Amino acid sequence: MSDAVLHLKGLKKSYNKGLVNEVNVLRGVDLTLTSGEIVALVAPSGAGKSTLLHIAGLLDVPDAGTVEIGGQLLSGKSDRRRTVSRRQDVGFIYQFHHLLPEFNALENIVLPQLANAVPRAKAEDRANELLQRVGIKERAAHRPAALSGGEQQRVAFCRALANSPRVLLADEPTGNLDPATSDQVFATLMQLVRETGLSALIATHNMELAARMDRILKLENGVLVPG
Ligand SMILES: Nc1ncnc2c1ncn2[C@@H]1O[C@H](COP(=O)(O)OP(=O)(O)OP(=O)(O)O)[C@@H](O)[C@H]1O
Repeated sequence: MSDAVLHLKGLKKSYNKGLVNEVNVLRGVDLTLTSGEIVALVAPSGAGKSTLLHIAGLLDVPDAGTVEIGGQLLSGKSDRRRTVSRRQDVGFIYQFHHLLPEFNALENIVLPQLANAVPRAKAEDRANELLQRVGIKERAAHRPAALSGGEQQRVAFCRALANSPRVLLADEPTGNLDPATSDQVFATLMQLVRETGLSALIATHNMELAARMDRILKLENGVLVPG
């Protein structure tokens, strides 16, 4: 498909291979994420959601199958090549913000850009613009500990999008928030993703949130099925 941004084909992954406790987590996962598409990934705990997100985001390698981002075949490439691609093309959001505690909100969004050789002034402009878009520009100089849970996640969204990735991968991005905050913060995330035209795969247990995405895929018995 010509506008495929993320293309996963025949992904397989097992742990403890050859041992009595071998577990075949992915048994042939196929997924094509097209430009601007937002897909919900729904999976019971332990079904392999993190394993799938880590392989799709080039943090882990499959036992079999391929990962293409933007038409580039990246599975099987060197660690260095995959790291470069991950930094440029993939944004991650986790359930817990994982912001660096000793840096303020702005710096947490600037740092991944410096790692990509973006000049500091440009990186700061981008960070301020993103903070403005998620509605917390006035919190730029606050460290994570001085932010609310919802604000921390908004900063984490900005950090994930700082390098204008092609693909956003999120693992329960509002799972750590109370229902009302989760709802607001999720709306902010959806708006941000839509405005940037990103393609996103967002894991959630929350079927109400899943229903707000373009389509739902369930990870069942190691394969993806329409939800
Ligand atoms: N490094 C590993 N070694 C052995 N088994 C593993 C390893 N990583 C994951 N597993 C097992 O693989 C299965 C899938 O794990 P994974 O973390 O992908 O699930 P998950 O769907 O993300 O779960 P949760 O929603 O609870 O985080 C689980 O049974 C887990 O115990």
